Amino acid sequence: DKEVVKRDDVAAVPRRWPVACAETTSACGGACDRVLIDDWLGNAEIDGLIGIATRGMAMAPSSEGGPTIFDANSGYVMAPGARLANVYARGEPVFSRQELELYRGVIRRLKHRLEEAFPTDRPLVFTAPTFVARLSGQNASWEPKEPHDEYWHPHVDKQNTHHYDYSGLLYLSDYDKDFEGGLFEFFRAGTNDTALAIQPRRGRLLLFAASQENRHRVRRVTAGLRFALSFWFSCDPTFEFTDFLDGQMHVRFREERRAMP
Ligand SMILES: O=C(O)CCC(=O)C(=O)O
Ligand SMILES: [Fe+2]
Repeated sequence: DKEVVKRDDVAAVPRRWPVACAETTSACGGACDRVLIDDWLGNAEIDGLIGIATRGMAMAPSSEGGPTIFDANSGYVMAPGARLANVYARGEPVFSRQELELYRGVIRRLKHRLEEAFPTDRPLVFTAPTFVARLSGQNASWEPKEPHDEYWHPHVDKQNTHHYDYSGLLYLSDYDKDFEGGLFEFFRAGTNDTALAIQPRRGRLLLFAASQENRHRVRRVTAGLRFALSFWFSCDPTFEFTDFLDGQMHVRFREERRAMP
């Protein structure tokens, strides 16, 4: 039978679902469990992150609906029906020092929290991309035109991106309040039966091994807006992502573009 963690089912201590690693999974020598932590981030910081994402996304507006992804570090905004845009292309800073400090601070604390939940043999590095995803159900007639836009299919994070070892999701919106649909589900190994479903809640943090044990999906959002911060860790140091967020991203973007053939 499946277990459902409801939006308002808040636990004072982290919840942990043990999952045995498959023989072929390394998980950096750590566990393949699922961990859920409530009230990990407060309202002011959540609003700050949504503000950063919303401003970035507004620089590549799409009238269509569906998923919009914004990576504050690289500046890229991806949305169906919109050209790939970069918020730093104007050559001007987009975020204030306080905003960058907020984002950077959250990212650093996320790493510490994951390391605490998943002790590993090899050190973990933060890896790219990391982004805020906004799933919109506001345009009911929107249908995906590219496979990439169909965000609700079951998947294994590590199968899409090989160097991912751990996955994390920080929910910034409330299920059945800010949006409808958008339930997160883990499947029972080798089946399409849901083992564990999680209703997103503001400040709720979900951490799990990125490998096959944790095949999952998010259900289609049918109304409102659903925001989540997504991030991944690797124990392959060659994929380390140095989080710049130093206020000079627009300068680097310009220099990189100039260097292009
Ligand atoms: O937003 C979610 O709940 C899940 C997103 C996801 O599975 C992913 O980005 O790989
Ligand atoms: Fe995923």
